[in-house]
Amino acid sequence: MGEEAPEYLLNNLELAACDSESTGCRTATIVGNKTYVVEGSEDGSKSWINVKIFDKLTRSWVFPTVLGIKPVQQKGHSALLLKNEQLLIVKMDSTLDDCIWFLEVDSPFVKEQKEILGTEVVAWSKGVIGNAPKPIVISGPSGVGKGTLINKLMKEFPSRCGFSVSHTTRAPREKELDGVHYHFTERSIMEKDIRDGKFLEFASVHGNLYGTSIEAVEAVTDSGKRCILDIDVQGAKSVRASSLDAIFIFITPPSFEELEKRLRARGTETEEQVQKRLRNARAELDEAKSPGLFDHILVNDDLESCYENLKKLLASDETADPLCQPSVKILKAHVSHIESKADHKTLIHCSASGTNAATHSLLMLDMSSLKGGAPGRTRGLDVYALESLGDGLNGI
Ligand SMILES: Nc1nc2c(ncn2[C@@H]2O[C@H](COP(=O)(O)OP(=O)(O)O)[C@@H](O)[C@H]2O)c(=O)[nH]1
Ligand SMILES: Nc1ncnc2c1ncn2[C@@H]1O[C@H](COP(=O)(O)OP(=O)(O)O)[C@@H](O)[C@H]1O
Repeated sequence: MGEEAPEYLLNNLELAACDSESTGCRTATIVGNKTYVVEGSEDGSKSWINVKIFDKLTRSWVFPTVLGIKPVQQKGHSALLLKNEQLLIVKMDSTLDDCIWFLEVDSPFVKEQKEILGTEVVAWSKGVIGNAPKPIVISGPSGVGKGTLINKLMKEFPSRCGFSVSHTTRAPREKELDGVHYHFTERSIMEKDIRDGKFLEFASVHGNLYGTSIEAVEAVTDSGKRCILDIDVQGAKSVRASSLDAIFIFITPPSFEELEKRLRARGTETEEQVQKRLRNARAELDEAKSPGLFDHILVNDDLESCYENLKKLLASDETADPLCQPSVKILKAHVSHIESKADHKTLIHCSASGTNAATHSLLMLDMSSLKGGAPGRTRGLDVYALESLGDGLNGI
């Protein structure tokens, strides 16, 4: 289980049945009755790492549904099976921020997607060094003041908070900008992107489609900022069920009358839309009471005191998850071999050049604190240098 398929086996695997040309290094990893072949292939001007599966029982190739953002192929890669659930893929000749990837082949997320889609499924998740602070999911009925509170946060902490820009099929309001407030999109395009697994969650709200793309969240968290999501209660439920480890906050109005007053005073909706939003608000206020859904409920009566309470909640989590730096800085790694050791340690044999001009020949990946995973990034990786061919690594 888990060993690389010998070359003779690969040659006999009816490789001819596959029409993709291999441009880079190819690995084959056996998981049960399936051999996962991971290889580079041209797709327009770019070269991606693609996946196909040889099914030993039917002796045929299966081209799985591939979820997540695919890695760009460099000069090849090495693969290692972890817990029969995922392949650790270390790309050659890559910078550290793009070198470590996970291909989930039988993780809980992939199992669930296989059931939903009724096909063979694999899912990519990029490995990220360290931890960004937990994302914040903010929900609440239309007109309660979510946007106002989030705007205040973004203004006061532009370098620490980033907004997850959702996609929606609703028309832009007068002052809304495409790509800033929302990605305004056509329903057919959004539906296709949902089918292609590009969304962390989506929901039909007040008659329009809204959704958070995986890319929207990752763009913010990769920059080390805390990601703020403004999504409805159905979306919050989906995120709760996903691998995204977030803090869930529900904003509630001091009274229903006040909510109605704010919604009308905003003047962005027609009377019919206001009525629809008010009807939905009652259901949302009820649903927010579902046990285990929201971590905190904040009443937005006086704006300034609600904002202060929101900041206190965020500050209380900040020390729990500081942004950690890797133990080594690597500019490029040329991987020759990876192997698993006890205690969640993985050794990467490589030549790697670092910022201090030293050359590391053996790196160790500590994966004991991995978090997340498909459909998002895999966070919490740490990398140590074990051996040095140059100088500058004393004390590691
Ligand atoms: N599930 C989900 N809901 C979203 C998303 N983006 C916005 N929403 C929710 O959609 C609802 C309507 O948003 P919008 O049209 O901007 O109106 P507003 O809430 O009255 O400002 C709000 O409850 C938002 O929280 C998203 O990506 N996913
Ligand atoms: N605490 C508050 N007191 C009075 N008005 C508020 C308060 N918070 C927000 N508002 C106003 O209520 C309206 C709706 O707020 P908004 O942030 O657009 O809500 P949401 O994003 O939840 O739909 C806006 O006109 C905003 O200025």
